[in-house]
Order: sequence, then C-alpha cells, then structure tokens
Amino acid sequence: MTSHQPGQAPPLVLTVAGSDSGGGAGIQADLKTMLANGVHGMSVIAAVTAQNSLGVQGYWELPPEAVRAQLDSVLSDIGVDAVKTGMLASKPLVELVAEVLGEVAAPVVVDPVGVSKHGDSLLAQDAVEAVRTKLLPVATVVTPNLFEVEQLTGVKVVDESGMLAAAEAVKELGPAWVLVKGGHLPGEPADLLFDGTSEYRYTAERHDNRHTHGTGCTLASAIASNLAKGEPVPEAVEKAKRYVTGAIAEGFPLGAGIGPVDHGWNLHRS
Ligand SMILES: Nc1ncnc2c1ncn2[C@@H]1O[C@H](COP(=O)(O)OP(=O)(O)O)[C@@H](O)[C@H]1O
Ligand SMILES: Cc1ncc(COP(=O)(O)OP(=O)(O)O)c(N)n1
Repeated sequence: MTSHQPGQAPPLVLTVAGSDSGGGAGIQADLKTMLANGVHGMSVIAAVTAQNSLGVQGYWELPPEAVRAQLDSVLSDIGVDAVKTGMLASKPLVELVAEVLGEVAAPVVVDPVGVSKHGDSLLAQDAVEAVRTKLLPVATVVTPNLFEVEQLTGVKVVDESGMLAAAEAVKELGPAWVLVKGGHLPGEPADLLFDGTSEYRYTAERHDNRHTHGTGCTLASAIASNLAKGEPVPEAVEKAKRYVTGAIAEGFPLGAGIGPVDHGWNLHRS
C-alpha cells in the first residue's frame, strides 16, 4: 500500500466529479478510494447531488468559472500525477474539463457517468455529444458500463461475446484505452480492456451483495491511483479490479435502499 517515504508527498490524484451526499459514489467514493490506494486525493467539484440509498433527489451543477478556478488552483500550485473524471453534468462543464485536461501531461481516467444505479440521469442530453467528441479524445482510459457504451456509440451488448465490438466502437472515439465493464451482464463480472490492438480480460467472483452503490467511481479512481504510482495501464486495471471486487464483497446496508461498497476493506485487513 505504501507508495512514498514518510515526510514525502505521495502520488497526487485529482478527481473532477459530482458530490454524493450519501457518501457512496462521486467525489466521496473517489477520495476514499484514493486514501485506500496510497495516494493523495484532491477534488474539483462539478456538481452537487442530493442523493441517498434510494436514488438521486436532485442535482445542481457549479458555474463553469467555479470549476475552472478549482482546476487552476490545483494545477498551478500542486500538480497532478493522474486525473479521474466522473459526473460532469452539463455540456459547458464537459467542454471546459476536456479543454483543461487536454493540456495536462498526466494520465486521465474518464468514467463517462450518464445515469445512476437507480436510473437517475446525471448528464444533460446535450452533453453526450461533447463527451464523445471532446472528452474521450483526451482520455488515457475510458471506463463505460454497458449503458454508457450504448449511449456513446449505439452499440448494444447483450452478452460477453459483444464486448470486443463495443470496445472497438468506443476506441474509435479517440481514447488511448477502453475498459468496457461487464458488471451488468449475468454471470462472472468480466471487463475487457482494449487499446486498438491488444485485449485483456479481467474476471472476478460475482458477489451477490445488493450494496453496490459507487462501483464504477471506485474502479475508475483505483485505476487513476495505480497510474499515478507509475503502473502500466493493464496492471493498473488488474489491481483496481481486485480492489473493487473486495470492496463489493464487503458492501454494507445503509438507509433503506442500496448501500455503498466498503472503500476501506483493504485497510481493515492490514
Ligand atoms: N456483483 C458484482 N460482483 C463483483 N463485481 C462486480 C459486481 N457488479 C459489478 N462488478 C464489477 O464492478 C466494476 C464496476 O462495474 P459496474 O458496476 O458495471 O459499473 P457502474 O457503476 O459504472 O455501472 C466492474 O469491474 C464490474 O465488473
Ligand atoms: C455524484 C455521483 N457521481 C456518479 C454516480 C454514479 O456512480 P457509480 O459508481 O456508477 O454508482 P451507481 O450510481 O451506479 O451506484 C453517482 N451515483 N453520483
């Protein structure tokens, strides 16, 4: 877990995402994941959701100047070793974040958040095109689930055999690597990583735990943390998959609906 010497700064990871008041997804999941993966987490808040285990009751995006100011504060003084993006809510915010990250040398992990587990939209309809044409081209790794693959490319995946065609369609949009997440298919939760040439498949035990709120944010933040430590993309994904699988196994009830994964599961063990 330790990735730095005492008194020295750990690797620096920035999340640009939305706040989840219930603490299971979004910025809160990202920062907990970063702590559990041995990096210093920083946050640029793009939107604030009123959210709990039952769903999203409302959201409010920040003005672009507030998001730009947060980005400038972090980038001009502290710097980043990796960036993760999550809920960006609106077309102006997607365009702004893509423009700024296009100038950043560090790897960028894009979780193209479209809807929450409960089916609540977290991205304006007119922002999807900006994700496709502006944000994906600056991504080192993009991590769509199967609904997001369909939203971005029109490709519908009904079983594992369709995942490569889905990854190829997303790759056409310009990211260096695509990780198609198969967690919503029945059976083993298999994910496919693709860079246009090589394919890597990651499988894990399925945990029939209903407390899976925040899985996508957690996986993407763990990948960003591993990239910040200097791991190559396939190893960064492999370690992140192991981390999210452990977190899902220990997801816990909270409120009356879907509880969060346990971001600190690996810390309780050590
Ligand atoms: N029940 C489960 N047991 C184990 N792993 C899972 C389960 N559900 C999803 N996963 C894995 O969790 C990660 C996040 O995927 P997913 O839940 O599909 O993302 P999202 O939150 O974006 O919908 C993926 O690696 C996926 O394979
Ligand atoms: C503020 C915020 N950001 C992202 C999400 C979606 O996160 P995800 O990890 O895909 O988790 P589920 O919503 O699928 O449980 C969110 N809900 N809120």
